[in-house]
Amino acid sequence: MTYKVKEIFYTLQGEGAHAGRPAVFCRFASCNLWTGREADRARAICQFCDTDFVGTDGVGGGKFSTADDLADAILVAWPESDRDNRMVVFTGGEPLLQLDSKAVAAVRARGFYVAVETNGTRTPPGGVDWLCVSPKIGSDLVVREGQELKFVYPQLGVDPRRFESLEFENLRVQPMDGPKLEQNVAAAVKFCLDNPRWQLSLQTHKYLGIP
Ligand SMILES: C[S@@+](CC[C@H](N)C(=O)[O-])C[C@H]1O[C@@H](n2cnc3c(N)ncnc32)[C@H](O)[C@@H]1O
Ligand SMILES: Nc1nc2[nH]cc(C(=O)O)c2c(=O)[nH]1
Ligand code: SF4
Ligand SMILES: [Mg+2]
Repeated sequence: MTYKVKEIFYTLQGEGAHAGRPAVFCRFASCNLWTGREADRARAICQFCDTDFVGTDGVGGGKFSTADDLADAILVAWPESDRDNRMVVFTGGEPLLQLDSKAVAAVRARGFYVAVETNGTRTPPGGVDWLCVSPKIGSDLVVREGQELKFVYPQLGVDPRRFESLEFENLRVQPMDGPKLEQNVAAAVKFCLDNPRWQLSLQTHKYLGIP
């Protein structure tokens, strides 16, 4: 298995329940809901993506031919030798097109708490500590349990409460970034105030100007 990785970088988790926590981000190349090319955006299933996940040319990116090679590259990005507090976030692109149990085991063996950001269309391998699922309307959601459900809001008029019957420990709405951000933030705030099971997730890294 060769893992194709766009970039590996160290920053604060910007979103969701772990916002503010230092973590190494491993961004896998490719997604099943968009090619990543602007020319294809309008006919993609997921049209609002804020991320460049094409290729392997980013900081720390590349092709890793074994799980140990990938895990070593993630470990190199961690700033200290102390094993405490290590956290990796596998994202993308869609990480579950590539992340397998060998890669999860390899980072766990290096002391990492393992988080995943996924669109929920593929079944995750075992050993993931924090599974954050962000459903995309128009795709088939197969992951129906996890630690966090983070719904980008609004999406095609769909009521996020449709996900309340699934087995997620935390429910979040995250305003859709783009030309209507301000309006979307206001709508997400109102949604949380009206539905107290739901909390607001902001993309704090964008406000802070960090990766
Ligand atoms: C780039 S995606 C990669 C992981 C995975 N493919 C997914 O969609 O969950 C990382 C996170 O950013 C969110 N996201 C992407 N574009 C966004 C936007 N324009 N506004 C707010 N959140 C966005 C996604 O829903 C997901 O929670
Ligand atoms: N700081 C920071 N936090 C994030 N949380 C999820 C991200 C992602 O792109 O998956 C992300 C990201 O790109 N940067
Ligand atoms: S599913 Fe995730 S990576 Fe794929 S296009 Fe949508 S937000 Fe981007
Ligand atoms: Mg991001």
